Amino acid sequence: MEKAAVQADGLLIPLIDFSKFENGDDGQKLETAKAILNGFQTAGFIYLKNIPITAETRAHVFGTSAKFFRLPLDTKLSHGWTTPQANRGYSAPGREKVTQLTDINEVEKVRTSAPDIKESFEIGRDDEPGHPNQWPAEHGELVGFKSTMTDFFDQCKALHVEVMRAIAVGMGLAPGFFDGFVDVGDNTLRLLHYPEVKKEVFQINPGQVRAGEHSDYGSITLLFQDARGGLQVKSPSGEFVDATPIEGTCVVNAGDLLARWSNDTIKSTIHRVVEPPHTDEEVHPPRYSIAYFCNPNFKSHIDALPGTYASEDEKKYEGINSGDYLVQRLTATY
Ligand SMILES: O=C(O)CCC(=O)C(=O)O
Ligand SMILES: [Fe+2]
Repeated sequence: MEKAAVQADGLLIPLIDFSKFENGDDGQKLETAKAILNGFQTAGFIYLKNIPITAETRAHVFGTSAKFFRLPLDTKLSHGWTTPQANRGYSAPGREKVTQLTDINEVEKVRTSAPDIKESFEIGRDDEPGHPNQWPAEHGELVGFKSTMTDFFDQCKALHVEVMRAIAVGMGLAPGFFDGFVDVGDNTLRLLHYPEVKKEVFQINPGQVRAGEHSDYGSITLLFQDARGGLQVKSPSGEFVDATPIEGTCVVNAGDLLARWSNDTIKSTIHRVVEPPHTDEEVHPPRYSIAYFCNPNFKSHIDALPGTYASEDEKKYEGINSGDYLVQRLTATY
């Protein structure tokens, strides 16, 4: 077993070398698959290193994301997120409210509402009928935006398939068990920007966060974070524990639909993004992250996985259509 990426308050998030699953001998493959499954069953989170997505690709995508967020607000708003069914485009919740704490009434409002200090841009599969992506016009800094993002989307899609293969092997299922459930790529690439923020914002309102606590909805999420920190994962006893960035790794967490699919043998764990740990400055610098939300094909029927129940009455949930489930969850959020 390798060292833990995070270990505190009963939460152990393993750091796993994914190349041993991809390129190792049979023994290494099996051992790695079991470690991955065990991480999802106990913490709901793992860190993967040596994934096929290179550091260069990652740096390029982060740079391109930052260029998007530098566009004028009006331009970004013209690509606004519309409906749960489309789930594509730009969201700027609460940004103005939290950066202009001028009068006492404003402060009071923020105290009670404290919206997340973040903006995001969602990109879906580029060939989903009826739901085009909201690509920004490509001039100036934005030349190449679409190809950068679709390339990255496809690489993440392939990694989803591979991680699901590891889960299948860990569960003693055929390695390709999930292939036909995840081959369409009904996934969402979310670029995230947490703007720079004065420390006092967090002092004025102790409830202020960059992203409120939540679980993710789908199968797994591939989370790429920069070096700033602030991501926290809820431990079994209910404390939030720092999921400190480790260079070159990808944080992977299980979502609610995978938990349901596994008859709750896999955990979808609550997490959030808060004020980053100690800096000497008055202002916290911006934080960028990229979440790739993986889902089973929207047309898939999700029913308790073989081996997760002994008899029908041990199934905790009804079978459900993946797309319906996800739209239901998104409808409740936005
Ligand atoms: O920005 C992060 O590190 C986490 C984002 C997240 O959890 C989400 O968007 O679901
Ligand atoms: Fe999340």
